[in-house]
Amino acid sequence: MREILVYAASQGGELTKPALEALGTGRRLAGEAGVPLSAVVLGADTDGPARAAIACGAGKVYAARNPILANFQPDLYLRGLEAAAAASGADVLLFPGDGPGRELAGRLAHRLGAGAVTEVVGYRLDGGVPLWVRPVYGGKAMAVYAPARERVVVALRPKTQDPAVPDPSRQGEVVPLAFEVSEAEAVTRVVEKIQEALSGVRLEDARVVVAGGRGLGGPEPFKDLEELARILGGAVGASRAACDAGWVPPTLQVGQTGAIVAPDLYIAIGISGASQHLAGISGAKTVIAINKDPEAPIFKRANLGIVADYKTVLPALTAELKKLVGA
Ligand SMILES: Cc1cc2nc3c(=O)[nH]c(=O)nc-3n(C[C@H](O)[C@H](O)[C@H](O)COP(=O)(O)OP(=O)(O)OC[C@H]3O[C@@H](n4cnc5c(N)ncnc54)[C@H](O)[C@@H]3O)c2cc1C
Repeated sequence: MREILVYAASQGGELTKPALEALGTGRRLAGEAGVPLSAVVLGADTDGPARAAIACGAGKVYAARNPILANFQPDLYLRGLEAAAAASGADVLLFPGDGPGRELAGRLAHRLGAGAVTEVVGYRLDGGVPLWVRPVYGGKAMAVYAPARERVVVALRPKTQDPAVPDPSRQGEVVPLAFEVSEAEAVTRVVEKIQEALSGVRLEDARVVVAGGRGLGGPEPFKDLEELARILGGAVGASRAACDAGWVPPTLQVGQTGAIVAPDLYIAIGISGASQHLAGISGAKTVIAINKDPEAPIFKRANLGIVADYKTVLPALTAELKKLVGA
């Protein structure tokens, strides 16, 4: 390995959480392997993100600054990333593995003729060469990927990496990138942006998640989950079955094809614990499951299991907690 380049994605002038995680991993790996760490920032104004990336340990930051990069547009962003990849010569390119990061990682790898590994949760060094670890078969097994090309683009699964701890006293160099990009290169265009209405805590950021599944039997009981979540200062989540049934919006889905959460407490109510659901809660510290089937797989993951009909447990639990917090 010669050099690591991290895509330091930003929003509103600040690095995103998944970008901080990518920088954290980049810094650790660079330190262990004794190679330089650099970063690339894109946008209409790159000063703030560039300073932040240096504070997070990047020795060099490639700044692709252009007014038409003000909003995320993958076709245009790729041009900036290509320019950074050419300028740096890095052979390991680390990406935050959120939606935009995953899309850019795959497309950039294709353009560079590099290997691509997504959903990476860890690495190990083998004679100075990083091998990438990612879950497969819905989290039932781990696969280790060795690079088969000179370069590899790696997207890290969010919430699985320790974020970089910024130190504003760190020094680094900002290298402005000269690159051509025009709106005409975009094969799609953003027609409208709709801000999702959000009351309370974001699911991905919540320290407590109260999640419901098909076992709830319909949309109505989710109101009771909302109340429990409110008392605990948390957010409501759901299994795919509950989302597919239209009981709650798909944005609440937790799992392999939904949100990846890492709360201190995850309460799974009427959720069987399919591997695809568990893939979304591997970072949860404590899991409490309420399920009437003692054989439900969720109990293998749960720290505390209550074998019962949720209809008897939930009102009692909510009432007790209300008393405790004085709600
Ligand atoms: C490619 C792929 C991706 C997927 N991605 C996801 C994903 O991201 N997230 C996800 O969740 N799933 C995902 N799935 C679906 C997954 O395989 C399961 O089908 C789904 O998680 C099941 O949801 P569930 O646990 O709510 O329902 P079920 O498996 O039907 O479980 C319902 C549970 O409720 C219990 N129950 C019933 N009545 C009560 C009661 N009164 N009180 C207490 N307990 C009760 C039952 O005992 C049962 O264990 C994916 C599947 C595939 C193939």
